[in-house]
Amino acid sequence: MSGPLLMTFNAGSSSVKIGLFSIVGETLKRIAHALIDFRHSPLTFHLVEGKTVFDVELKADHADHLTDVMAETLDWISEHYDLSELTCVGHRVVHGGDEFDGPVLIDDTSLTHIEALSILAPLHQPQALRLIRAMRQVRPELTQVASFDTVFHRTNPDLIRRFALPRALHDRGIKRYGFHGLSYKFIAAELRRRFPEIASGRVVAAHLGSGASLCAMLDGKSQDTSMGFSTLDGVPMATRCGALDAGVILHLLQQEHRPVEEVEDMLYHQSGLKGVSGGISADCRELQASDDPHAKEALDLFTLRIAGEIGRLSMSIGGLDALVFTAGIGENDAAIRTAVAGHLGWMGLTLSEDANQKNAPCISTPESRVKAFVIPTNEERVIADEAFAVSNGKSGA
Ligand SMILES: Nc1ncnc2c1ncn2[C@@H]1O[C@H](COP(=O)(O)OP(=O)(O)O)[C@@H](O)[C@H]1O
Ligand SMILES: CC(=O)OP(=O)(O)O
Ligand SMILES: [Mg+2]
Repeated sequence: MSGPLLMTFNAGSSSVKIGLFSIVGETLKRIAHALIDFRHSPLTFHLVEGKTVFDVELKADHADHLTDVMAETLDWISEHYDLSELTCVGHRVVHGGDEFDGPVLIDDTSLTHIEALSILAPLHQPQALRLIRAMRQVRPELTQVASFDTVFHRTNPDLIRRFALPRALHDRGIKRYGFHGLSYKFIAAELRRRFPEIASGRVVAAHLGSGASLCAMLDGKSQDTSMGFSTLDGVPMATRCGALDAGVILHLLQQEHRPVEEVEDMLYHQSGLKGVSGGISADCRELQASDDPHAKEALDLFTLRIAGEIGRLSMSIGGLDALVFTAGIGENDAAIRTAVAGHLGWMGLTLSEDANQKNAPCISTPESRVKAFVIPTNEERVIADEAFAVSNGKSGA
């Protein structure tokens, strides 16, 4: 394969997703995508190119050795593709704070700002920064662009972004930002393309992956979202707790005298599906296969809290016309969708079980007042499009 190439990196909490695109005139064609899942040992670079799948075992064995992981990965890619043709790299950067209202070219100044926001997304931002720096070291001449999760939610009203805390905190940035914005941007565009009459209405999108959040949109613009200041907020996740009474944290610190690091690890890594199931698994599929009642309780709490959040978000946009499921769980797990919808019959949502089992694009019955859809997300496509636009001097918004 020859011709100019563009590469994307999506550093999530538990994985790095890589996209490889060929630039054909003004369009980008995805030629391969890959995943390195840090929860699996040995670390494997899993690459899909059309119908061909490669699984390459890596020598580097830990997410902390990200530069080694990247060096090995790039070595392997360069044996199959001409990386001298690589002209641009796009990165998902989770936190753009108040500074960034669109994708930006990475230079010393923007890198300093991105770095300063690291403390607000400790699970994600440092990974993206390490990838950016590793790439700068290997290929200093390459154009690199950052695409931010937070940007899509900048249309949220100020009241939605505010905590009921003293005003001074809000003024110094302690407010709700929201995440998974690249995914929601893709979903909004897909709705506009495939279901325009739905796209212009009141929509809640549920991005349910190992990180999970929901977003309320009006005419494709974010009005409210379940994640707030950090990626801990909102619904329970694979290993994160979701929204929590702040008094619990004070209790753990003051009454139980737990070290802050231990509390942090508990909230980010030992809670959610993993915590409630008593450590059985952080993965819905394994919990569904278990006959332990704690596994069922974890799934029941997950779906109850998702449905509750759909209720709250619907209020924010004055009702609900359509619900969209996306990301690893949302796209593939019919049982989770059934359980969520089971709490929402009162809103006028009824699923067609047949369509639901098939992960069909529309999974509500024809009579259902609220429509329900399954739309696969594609954050890599958004990162690629934004990187291409910015590298060509356009805004990329
Ligand atoms: N077929 C499936 N059924 C249920 N859950 C799935 C399925 N495939 C993937 N998942 C879940 O989706 C998660 C990954 O989703 P993804 O959107 O890639 O999330 P992230 O970007 O946070 O890693 C996995 O951890 C797994 O729990
Ligand atoms: C924001 C967030 O939680 O991202 P991910 O789901 O990729 O971990
Ligand atoms: Mg993700």
